[in-house]
Amino acid sequence: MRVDMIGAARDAQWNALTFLGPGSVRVMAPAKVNLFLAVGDRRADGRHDVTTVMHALALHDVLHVQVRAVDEVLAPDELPEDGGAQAAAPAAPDGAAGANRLPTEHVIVPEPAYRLPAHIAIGGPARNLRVSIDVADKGTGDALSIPARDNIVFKAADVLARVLGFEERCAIDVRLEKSIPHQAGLGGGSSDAAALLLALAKAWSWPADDPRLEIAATVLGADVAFFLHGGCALLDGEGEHLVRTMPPLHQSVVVVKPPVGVPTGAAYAAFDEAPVPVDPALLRAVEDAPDAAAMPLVNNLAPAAEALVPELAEARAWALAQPGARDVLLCGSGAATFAVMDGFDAAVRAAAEAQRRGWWARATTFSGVRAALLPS
Ligand SMILES: C[C@@](CO)(OP(=O)(O)O)[C@H](O)COP(=O)(O)OP(=O)(O)OC[C@H]1O[C@@H](n2ccc(N)nc2=O)[C@H](O)[C@@H]1O
Ligand SMILES: Nc1ncnc2c1ncn2[C@@H]1O[C@H](COP(=O)(O)OP(=O)(O)O)[C@@H](O)[C@H]1O
Repeated sequence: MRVDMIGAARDAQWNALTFLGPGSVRVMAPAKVNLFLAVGDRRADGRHDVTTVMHALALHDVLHVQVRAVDEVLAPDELPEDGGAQAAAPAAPDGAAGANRLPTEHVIVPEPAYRLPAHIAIGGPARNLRVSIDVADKGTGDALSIPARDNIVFKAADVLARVLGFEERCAIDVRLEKSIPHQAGLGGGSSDAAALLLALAKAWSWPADDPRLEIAATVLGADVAFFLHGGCALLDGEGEHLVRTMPPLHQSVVVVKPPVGVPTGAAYAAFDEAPVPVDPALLRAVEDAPDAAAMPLVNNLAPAAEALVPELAEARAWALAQPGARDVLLCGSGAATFAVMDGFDAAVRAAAEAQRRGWWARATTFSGVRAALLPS
């Protein structure tokens, strides 16, 4: 078994007491699967309309968040040497807020080159937020190792402060416990972002149903708004517009992921090379379906993702062959695959079998949860 020495050292340093007391919250960020994903033609702006039915899973990340008012966001030795004249624009990662999404009033101005370690980033409309992110890997098989400024959790703080016009100086410390693998199509980053929005709304005393949270979610990415509602929902637009919710399903699910990833942008680009139209009659049936119980499992992005990463077809065939597997589908743009199982025991057995193959795998269930504050 591979031992994650760096992770173990970080865990040993973690002081849970930091996240107790006033200004501290714990938030859960569930994963999702798309029961139905119909990607439309490429639009003039290069993006795609999407009709989808998303369903939350019990599988989730946990964020410990502490928010403190501070006198100064930066210590004197962290100030930029040139006072910020030499601005370096932060890169927008795949899956985080892309510049094309940002309404002009929220455009992120280039950041000066602060003398900061990678786990700290500065944001907010008046560069008034100091965000520190400590990522703890909880067995995802591929630890998320990105600087804080590329983490969508930081983007969520930055965008929410801009949308609210929040200019008070604040330090936001986040311990992000990742159980959801990234580049899996499970929406982990998007869910973390929704969870952080809720944590900040609580800390800044804004109601969790303030419409500006939804605006910030939509700015951050198409999947983020879903996690504010959770459960099971039909969405359209780019997948950010909630059409209606449906009662959650109660089945067991196994989710498996070979040690590969699919960048969402690459899956969409491959789709454009060989688009797979969805039958309009099927689309209408899904739009009219009273609940998700009889929803056909469809994902027209799957052939594109499988063309990019051949292991995905192998995972699909493997999952279908597992005892108790009813139906199998690629999660969003991949690289995870889920199977609806006949009971939790069958899901556990399939997960154990997948792990023996060296894949990440979890037995879980569909769930009615959403990104939500946990009791402290
Ligand atoms: C495929 C889905 C299905 O739920 O999720 P995941 O599988 O990634 O979780 C979503 O459509 C993921 O939407 P979202 O999370 O907003 O995608 P982003 O990371 O913003 O997009 C990355 C890139 O994919 C392409 N893209 C994305 C969404 C869309 N409706 N049309 C596109 O063409 C664009 O090239 C974009 O630059
Ligand atoms: N908090 C985060 N969790 C996971 N990925 C993140 C996060 N912040 C930024 N990212 C980046 O965003 C990308 C997409 O997020 P991810 O959770 O992998 O979505 P999905 O698997 O649904 O496509 C990741 O590959 C990673 O580079």
